[in-house]
Formats: sequence, C-alpha cells, structure tokens
Amino acid sequence: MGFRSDMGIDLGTASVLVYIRGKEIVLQEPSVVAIDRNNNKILAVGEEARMMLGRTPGNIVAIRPLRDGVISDFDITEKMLKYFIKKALGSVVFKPRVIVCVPSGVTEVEKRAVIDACNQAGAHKTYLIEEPVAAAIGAGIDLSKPQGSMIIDMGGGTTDVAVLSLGGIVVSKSIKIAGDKFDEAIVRYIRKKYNVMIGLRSAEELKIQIGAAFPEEEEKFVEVRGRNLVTGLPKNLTISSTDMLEALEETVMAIADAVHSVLERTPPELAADISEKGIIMTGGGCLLQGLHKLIAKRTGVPVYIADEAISCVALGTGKALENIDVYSSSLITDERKRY
Ligand SMILES: Nc1ncnc2c1ncn2[C@@H]1O[C@H](COP(=O)(O)OP(=O)(O)OP(=O)(O)O)[C@@H](O)[C@H]1O
Repeated sequence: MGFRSDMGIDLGTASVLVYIRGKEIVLQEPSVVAIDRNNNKILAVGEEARMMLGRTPGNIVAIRPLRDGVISDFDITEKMLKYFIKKALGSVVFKPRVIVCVPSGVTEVEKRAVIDACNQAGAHKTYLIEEPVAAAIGAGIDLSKPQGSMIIDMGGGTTDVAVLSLGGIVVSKSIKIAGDKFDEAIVRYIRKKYNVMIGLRSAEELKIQIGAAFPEEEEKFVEVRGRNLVTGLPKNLTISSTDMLEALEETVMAIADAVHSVLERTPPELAADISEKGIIMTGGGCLLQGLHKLIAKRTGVPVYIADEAISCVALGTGKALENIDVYSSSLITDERKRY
C-alpha cells in the first residue's frame, strides 16, 4: 500500500459508495442513519439502519439525511460521512485525500460543510466534484476533447442531464424526479387501482423485478403483499408488467421531456456530436427496464447504459482523484476564494 490511501466518495440520496485508490469500491451502503430520539444517539448507519426503516419503535427513527438530491439533515449527513470514512479507512493511519461527489442541488454552504465534515473525519485534503462530471468520467467519456457528450445520471432523488465538453458542463438540467419517484408512483397506482396500500420497499422491489418504461414482448407477473384499505387486512396481489407501464408512464415521460429540453438548448455542433455518439445513462435509476428505449424514441438519439451504471459516479470520482491535475478545472476545494 502507498503512503496515502486516497478516497473517492459518492454521497448519494439512496446510497454511499466509497472508492479507495488501488482497491476499487470498498464500501457500498444505503444513506440511512438510525437515531434514538430520546438521547439523539446514533444507533446504526448504512445497511443496518436501513433494515430499521418502517420497523422502528417510537423512540427510534431511521432517517435518510439526503432527500431529493439535497442535504435535508446536515448534522446527520456529517455524522454518516464520518462513520463511512472511518469504516473505509479501517486501520489505515495516514490521512487520505478525499474527493466527494455531491448531489447537484447542494448549496455553497452545504459544500463548505461537506468539506469540513471530511476534514474532521481525518481527510488530509478534500475536493468536491459535480455529479454529472464524475458520472461522465466513470462511464469512460474523454472530457479533454472539444467534443459534445450527453450524460443522464439518474439516482434515487435526482436526475441530472448534462452536456459536457472540454471538462466542463455546457448545458444542464437537474430534476427531482428519479428512482424514488418511480416507487412512489407504484404505491399510488396500486392504491388507486386495487385499493391496497403497499410499502415503498415493496414498490422498489416490484420496480426492479418487473418495472417497465417501454412495452416488452413478454408479460411478467410478481406477487406483492399489502394492506386492503377497505378491510384493513393483509392482502396478496399479482401485479403485471403492464400495471408497471401504466404506473410509471407519467414519471418516465417527465424524464424523457427533460432530456429533450436539454437537447433543444444544446449548441448545434455539440448536438451533432451527441446524435452521432449517442447519450450515455448512468446511476441506478437508469436500470429501469426499457427507459433507454423510451428516451431514444422521444429524442431520436440512441441511448446507451454505461457499464457498471450504479458505480459510475464513484468510479469517476476515484479516477478524478488519481488524475487531479487533469481534472483540476472540474474540482472544488476549500482554497477557492468564495469560501
Ligand atoms: N435494477 C434496477 N431497476 C430499476 N431501478 C433500480 C435498479 N437498481 C437500482 N435502482 C434504483 O436506483 C436508485 C438508486 O440509484 P443510485 O444508487 O445511483 O442513487 P444515488 O446516487 O444514491 O442517488 P442520487 O444520485 O439521487 O443522490 C433507486 O431508486 C433504486 O431503486
């Protein structure tokens, strides 16, 4: 091992990934913290805390401190970051350089606070990187050329659509419609159509198993358990992929429309590059069956899902860390005047 284990962190709404130079991804856990409300003590972080979501007695709350792509609970986010940094570092004694990819919606104050949290958790120096830039680097896009690329990074809370060229963002749009909104749409649809209430976790499972944004040839079915709103009793339902298509229609169209509107604002030369090379999708949300086909149909541009879509941002963050000089124009540090 080298003298310093540099660390890349993808601070996401749904999950946190940590990448250590030379070791790839060492930690991948949900962004959830469980707290005892009586004394404000943290009981569990990550996977252990997620298991407590919706299952906690009165005094214990399981919190997702990042919501809709912004830091909704700063104190908890700071504690969670520190916990993950320490866990990933293990017995390493040297202070790492840390590069954190923050959701696109965070404010300047929050950026400053993330830098402070990492420094307090033992970072030698902390850098921030914008999410679409990290996603593009992770997907293997060469940002050094004056060539247009379009990236759609779709996580749990936000979808970022960005046109990049020469290491920077030329046109972009961030909407608070992503994976989590699919889950909510599924819950609403099942409540309305079947009078049955299912939980968000069941909705997410349905989405991953049979969710669809574009009609598939083969119809799939999955059983789900919920509560009948009339009788109040548990009820089993069989849900089809056609149900999913209907449930998700409005939400996926909003995403396709956002992509379309960014393309409309893209300078012609860059638009020509994009229509030739296609659009690249990253993030867990883009794995929804048929979403790439729907966007391709709406825009007339081919759409590809990046390899290792869920880890692209973390990988890109790690790559940027290994080549800080190359990517320096895309990084934010605490030495910037505005801090
Ligand atoms: N196979 C799949 N099919 C559909 N959706 C999926 C699949 N796998 C993961 N997801 C969804 O991807 C989302 C999480 O993606 P990701 O881990 O990239 O988010 P994040 O980076 O934490 O969030 P954000 O970028 O908004 O901060 C969740 O909504 C999850 O349900």
